[in-house]
Amino acid sequence: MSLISARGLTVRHGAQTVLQNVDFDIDSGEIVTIVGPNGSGKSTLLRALINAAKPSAGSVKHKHGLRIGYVPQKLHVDATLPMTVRRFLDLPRRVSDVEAEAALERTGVPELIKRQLDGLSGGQLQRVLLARALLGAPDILLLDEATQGLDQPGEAAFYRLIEDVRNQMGCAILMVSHELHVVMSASDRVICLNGHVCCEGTPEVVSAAPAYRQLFGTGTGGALALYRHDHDHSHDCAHDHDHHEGHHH
Ligand SMILES: Nc1ncnc2c1ncn2[C@@H]1O[C@H](COP(=O)(O)OP(=O)(O)OP(=O)(O)O)[C@@H](O)[C@H]1O
Repeated sequence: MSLISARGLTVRHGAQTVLQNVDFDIDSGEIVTIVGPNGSGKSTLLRALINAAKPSAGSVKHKHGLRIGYVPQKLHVDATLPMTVRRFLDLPRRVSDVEAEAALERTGVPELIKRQLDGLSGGQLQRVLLARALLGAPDILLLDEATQGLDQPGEAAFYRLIEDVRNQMGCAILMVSHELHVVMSASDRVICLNGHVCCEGTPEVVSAAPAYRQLFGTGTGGALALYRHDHDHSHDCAHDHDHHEGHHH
């Protein structure tokens, strides 16, 4: 069965229906990206899928024993509580030095182990957060706008890292991205959310496009594609689940 499966998922906040009748499945090893405008319910969907937001209707099912790794959008580090990267990796569960080192190695930042958390750059912190999420050997990794605040090369490098992690560890990956123009071509599916599933499909690989080459070079093996989706349309694509053409630039 799917790792996570939702049927008819509806979430209301007071009078506002934030999510309406959403069906969702993700399988082992799949990479799925959720895109959509502000307030379209992306974070709410993620929270509902990990049982952190209560559905008003519909259901969410997890495969038995599912292990979830979560990379938050950002971490609010209390500056009055100094904490090294090594100690942070012990939260919420103590890990051995070997495990801690291996996790940082995997996310490409082994040299940060003794550093203070609040002295890290945005990109370094994301890699530390990812390392921590990987410690529990998750079946699925959820990332909520994990590249916010990174510059474009930093963002591209982070997405390539995510793809490596999937290839090495075999975990499924579910990402929320606010960056409509950049999603992974390695995504098996892109889900476009606007309160409901507006449309979903495979992003086109544009590794041959000049803009792509200029931004990411030719050595990334198609790790990134430029993908743009207009939200100006009426929702006539609601029944067109193969709509994934977008506009390349
Ligand atoms: N706990 C809550 N109480 C009341 N309203 C909420 C709550 N959580 C979310 N909402 C509302 O639900 C809607 C969807 O919010 P959500 O954070 O899921 O959107 P999003 O697509 O992740 O947005 P963004 O791109 O801005 O992060 C918004 O209108 C938000 O104000």
